Amino acid sequence: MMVTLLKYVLVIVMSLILRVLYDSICCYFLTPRRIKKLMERQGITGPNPRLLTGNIIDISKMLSQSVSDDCSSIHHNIVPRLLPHYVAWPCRCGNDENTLLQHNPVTGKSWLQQQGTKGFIGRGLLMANGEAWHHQRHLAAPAFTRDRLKGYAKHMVECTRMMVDRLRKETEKEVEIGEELRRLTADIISRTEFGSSYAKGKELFNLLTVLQRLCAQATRHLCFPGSRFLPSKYNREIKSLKTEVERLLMEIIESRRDSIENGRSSSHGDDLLGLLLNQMDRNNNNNLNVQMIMDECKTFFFTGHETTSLLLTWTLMLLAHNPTWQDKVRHEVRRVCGQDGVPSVEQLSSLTSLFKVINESLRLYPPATLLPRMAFEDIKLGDIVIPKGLSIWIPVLAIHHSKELWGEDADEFNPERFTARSFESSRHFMPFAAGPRNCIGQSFAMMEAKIILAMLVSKFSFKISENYRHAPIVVLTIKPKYGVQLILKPLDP
Ligand code: HEM
Repeated sequence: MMVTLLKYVLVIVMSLILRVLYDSICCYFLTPRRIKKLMERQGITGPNPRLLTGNIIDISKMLSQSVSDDCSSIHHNIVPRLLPHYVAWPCRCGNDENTLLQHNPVTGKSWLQQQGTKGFIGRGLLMANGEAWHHQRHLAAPAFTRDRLKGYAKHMVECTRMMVDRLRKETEKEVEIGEELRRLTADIISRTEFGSSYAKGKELFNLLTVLQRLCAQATRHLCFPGSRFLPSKYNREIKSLKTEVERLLMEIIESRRDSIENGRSSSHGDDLLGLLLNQMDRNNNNNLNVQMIMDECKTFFFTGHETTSLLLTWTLMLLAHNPTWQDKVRHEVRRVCGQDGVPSVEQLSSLTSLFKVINESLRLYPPATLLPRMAFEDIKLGDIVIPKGLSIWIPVLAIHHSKELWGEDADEFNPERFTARSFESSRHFMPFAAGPRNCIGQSFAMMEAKIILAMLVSKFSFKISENYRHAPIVVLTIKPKYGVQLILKPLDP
């Protein structure tokens, strides 16, 4: 009996190992080879890939060389620095990136990408595909309606006011504004997501930040099917942080449920978490389970604060470096919102110079430099067939800096270019991606950016500190390697 059982277990283990081996061979060898041949037949060639790692090692080498020094001055010609492989291996890609982004659901996130982020955002909206994505997007959409956004504005103003008051006490001292803004946007998303459970939300987000940093190192750890189950130090660290994050989330969810059961409250609340829990109740727990809610909360934190803080950081750097535009925006904010500089939601659309500056900042320093898309079926793009299984990285940064698309001054800071933008060039402006899978938080982010910048610009004049070193790098998003040091001078009143 025992021997039969052992044989049985052995057969299962062996078939599992064979399955993993087969999947790994397909993933790292057979599929890339097949795709390379298909692309070569269409005249699209590239450097020879290495076994298992493809061109990743060559790209890493080029990158570590190109970012090893700081930029010689504050300039925005950053494509050779951040996408050296794109410059070294120019390809015939055409101008169909936007069209590719419209191809949903036949494109989506690849298995490798999902593996890399699973530890910290699980199966949330950002990484979902197909029907699951469609369902999650539908559930999350009510959180971003115009009326909801109006409700979030008060959190944005409140949190910014606290930061402004604190900074006004540090008269003319050097401030690393990137870190200040990271904390501010994390504060804002904690309040909009978790409202009443804000303190626990903050604790949670500190853990998520560490988890995210750890997962960003995933490219240094070769992934193969089943590799996340290996008891390596890296995997163990991720697992223990993930367990702690989910324990805290569960506590918040349970306490809301208790409030309803004890009759202390009639709904789960009107913050993001409350909205998702109310949806779950309406759906009788069928379609939206607790794990999915937890994954969604983690996704919104990840997608909702770092990108916005980077947009703000680069915009302040650009305004500090271009005092004429700084004055212009300050003048506009005071004219539209009064001396206090706190905009109402209704006033935001009148801040047109500020809007142009934000767009120009998103063009020059798009937080998401590359948009990855995997073809789940053969797709025809113009005269090129994108074969099933091909993973395409849409080089947003390179498109935003293309002289062909934006003119000879493509690497210059010129917000005026957004005054009369033609339809053709707007197709190539994609800081929030495009098509059905664009950024669901785009209006949230733009509202937040306008409120924070309007309040900062009206309360301080600022210039770049001599200690600032211009050295953009990409770690998932475009970051200033040593932060952005500004000298803030409080303005009256
Ligand atoms: C300046 C700020 C922001 C930028 C530049 C930005 C950019 C993007 C981009 C490029 C994508 C597409 C990613 C891809 O498909 O690979 C995306 C997706 C997403 N963003 Fe944002 N984002 C910003 C702010 C926000 C905020 C504030 C939130 C939420 C509060 C948010 C939530 C999301 C979510 C959930 C997705 C996934 C959407 C889907 O796949 O259906 N983002 N964002």
